[in-house]
Amino acid sequence: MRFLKEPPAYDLTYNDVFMVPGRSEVTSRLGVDLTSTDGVGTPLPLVVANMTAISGRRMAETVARRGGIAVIPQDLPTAVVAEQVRKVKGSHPVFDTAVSVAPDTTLAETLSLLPKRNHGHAVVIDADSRVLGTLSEADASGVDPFSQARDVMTTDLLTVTEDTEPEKVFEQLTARHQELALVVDTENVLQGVLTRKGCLRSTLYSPALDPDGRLMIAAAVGINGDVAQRAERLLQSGVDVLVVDTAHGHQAKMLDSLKAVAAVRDQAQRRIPVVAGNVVSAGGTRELIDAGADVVKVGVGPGAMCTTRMMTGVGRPQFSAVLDCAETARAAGKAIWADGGVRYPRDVALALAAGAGSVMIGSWFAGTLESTGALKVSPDGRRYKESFGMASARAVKMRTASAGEFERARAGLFEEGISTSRMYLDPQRPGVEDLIDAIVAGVRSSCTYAGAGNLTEFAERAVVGVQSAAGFAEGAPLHSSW
Ligand SMILES: NC(=O)C1=CN([C@@H]2O[C@H](COP(=O)(O)OP(=O)(O)OC[C@H]3O[C@@H](n4cnc5c(N)ncnc54)[C@H](OP(=O)(O)O)[C@@H]3O)[C@@H](O)[C@H]2O)C=CC1
Ligand SMILES: Nc1nc2c(ncn2[C@@H]2O[C@H](COP(=O)(O)O)[C@@H](O)[C@H]2O)c(=O)[nH]1
Repeated sequence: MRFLKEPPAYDLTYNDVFMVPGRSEVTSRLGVDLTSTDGVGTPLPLVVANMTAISGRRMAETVARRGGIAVIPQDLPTAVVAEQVRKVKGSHPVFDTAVSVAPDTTLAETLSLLPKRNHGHAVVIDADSRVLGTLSEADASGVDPFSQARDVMTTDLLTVTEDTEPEKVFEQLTARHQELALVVDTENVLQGVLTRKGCLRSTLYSPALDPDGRLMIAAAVGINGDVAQRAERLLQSGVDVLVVDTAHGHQAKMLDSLKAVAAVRDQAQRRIPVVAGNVVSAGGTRELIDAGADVVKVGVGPGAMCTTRMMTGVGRPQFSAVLDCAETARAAGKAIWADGGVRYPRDVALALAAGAGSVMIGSWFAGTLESTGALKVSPDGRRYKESFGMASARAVKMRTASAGEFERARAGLFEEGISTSRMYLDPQRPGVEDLIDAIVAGVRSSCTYAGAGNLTEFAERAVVGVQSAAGFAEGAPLHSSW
């Protein structure tokens, strides 16, 4: 990346910068390869932040199917993480997981399960997982909620086998004016579901797979407690990436923890990248790499749930932090993840232009059907999920659950995050895949504007200018006249 003019003497964040188009030989946005350059090698450079209100098994499975990876938070017991890993690894890498119910399930219960997945259908199956019918909100209109699924379900179904081309499934669904195809084996046993959008996506994305062809998942380790033991247990449960994470990554306790985790990683039978953070300086990046990090997580204070900068005055505008740390990591043959502050697809593109190997997103993904929180509805009818920061009093209280009341209360005084926020679902884009579609469309397009066929070329060729607040505002679309 180079600056259009002399870079300013002060640090910059995403809103401060823009990219200038350059001559391009890349003829189609579909020709751009978005494989991450972080050495983890996911087909998509997107990571879901290790936040309790966001990253769980549904998020992990859905994002990995589209080529990214989710990090399960450090606050969950290893037995719970192991169960999540088992479920993600058992999920189909292409077909969406069905919400399935038994024929005698009540309509009310079935409806309560529908928001768990973006496809909006439940599949009614018998005791041997054979398909009997489907049920959506449309089928339930005006029906007694105590009715049983078998009496309400639709039986006019499109069933396809695993080897049916997605394009064919799309055409058949379109011809039948249906939204959902059921993928079954020769015994009519349910394997998964495919929506029309899912058919399109399966031709646009590749899943993030481990060497055994199963979906990938990462898990976080904090710096307190028996760090090595947690890392060992996480590896035993099958996680593919370990993330050592604390607010101030450039501290002695972090370096010791990282060395302990790296030692566990070195004993593993397979290659396990270790990610560590958070830092925002070249010095911090170097020390984490020296202590065993393959990838350094960059960002102090840009997160949407974060009060660190207001509480402490500490942090660094994220674009400059990413640029500086990425240069340092690259010189050492390593990479960084840009963590936090992403609110638009442009921010992902700018982080990648600044040299990030992948981009970590938290709060934006909180407002999706796949995040861990319960779906709620505001008095004005808008759907939302509750989110909170991992350094908020709420998170600290959960993390210190085994400590005495005095210690817990005292720890809660050191909060650096918001305990409650409402993340509204975009009615047009309620699922995390809908947001990924927008991000990927934006980033592919950014690459072609820069004449880049992949992310290495993008980080080399991008030309970045500095803009005023008016320059940023000029780029915002106007949905009504002024
Ligand atoms: N990216 C960011 O800007 C930030 C991210 N977070 C996220 O919140 C989560 C919780 O992190 P964390 O608060 O580190 O909790 P941890 O449970 O990981 O504990 C942090 C440990 O480091 C010590 N410590 C020393 N200095 C600091 C400091 N300035 N801030 C925090 N701890 C410090 C703490 O001791 P003692 O409590 O005795 O001081 C404690 O033992 C993580 O996921 C982290 O990424 C949190 C804040 C900022
Ligand atoms: N200072 C704090 N930072 C936090 C907290 N919880 C999470 N985080 C950081 O934010 C990113 C995600 O950023 P987002 O803008 O996408 O939401 C996450 O990965 C952490 O590094 C917190 O309580 N305080």
